[in-house]
Amino acid sequence: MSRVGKGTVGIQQIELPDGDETVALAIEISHLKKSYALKPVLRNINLALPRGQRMVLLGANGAGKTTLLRILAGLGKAGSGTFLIEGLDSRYELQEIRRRIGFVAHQPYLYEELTVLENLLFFGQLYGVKQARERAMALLQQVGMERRTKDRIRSLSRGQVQRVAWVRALLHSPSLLLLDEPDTGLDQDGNRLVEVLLAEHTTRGGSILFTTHNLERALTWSDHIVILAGGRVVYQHEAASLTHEELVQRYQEVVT
Ligand SMILES: Nc1ncnc2c1ncn2[C@@H]1O[C@H](COP(=O)(O)OP(=O)(O)OP(=O)(O)O)[C@@H](O)[C@H]1O
Repeated sequence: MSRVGKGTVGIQQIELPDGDETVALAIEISHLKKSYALKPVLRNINLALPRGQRMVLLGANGAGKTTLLRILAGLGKAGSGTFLIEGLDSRYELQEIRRRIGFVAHQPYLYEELTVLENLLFFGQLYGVKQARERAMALLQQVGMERRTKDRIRSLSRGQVQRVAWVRALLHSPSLLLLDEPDTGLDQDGNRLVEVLLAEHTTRGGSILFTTHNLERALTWSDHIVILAGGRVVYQHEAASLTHEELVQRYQEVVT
């Protein structure tokens, strides 16, 4: 896709939702726990992500990364503990929290039988997006999918669906992006595109929590590295002061 970095006209001007500027943290998680049946999956998670910054969650399969993202997105319930999103308490303000979040997950959350544009207009209406068609078209152009507006989701490749899922997640101008393996299923251009989208989001003051299994991308795409193992935070470090070799070594030490 040669369109990376182009087609952003009309997107940059969209303001993020007003927030209380005095709230310094995008995410504040305190003593969060979650079990499935009797099996603990998240054990006493405490994490803070400053606004405007990016944090990556690393960890082996089953470490609890997706479970944590789903809880933060309001799609799953914590067993105990609390979290605040931009100062909003999840126990009382989940609706407003959902409005501020854009979630790119393993599932695209798109209707297979609807076309690309029908899906986006539906979500635009759901979120009360103004000029949803124009915004959807500008975003589709940015991800290189503007020629596929009339195609049904079921006729697209996995990587193309992922690109439309990105548009769905960005449509309502969320201030916090939660991205579960946003690099999975994308080709090299797709990953360059993700890099551009991440940079644009934080340039506008937005914050990002994402997961990946690629340690190199973890380092270059984030400000804060967090490793989960067995549902616990076992390692935290600033990305800027870590080399790739050091991260590989730390990862092997704490995960294996
Ligand atoms: N709906 C569910 N019911 C029962 N157990 C679940 C459910 N969802 C997740 N789990 C379990 O919770 C644990 C954590 O899963 P999770 O998907 O959060 O891991 P992950 O770190 O995202 O893994 P991956 O890297 O494979 O995506 C796993 O042991 C998984 O089997």
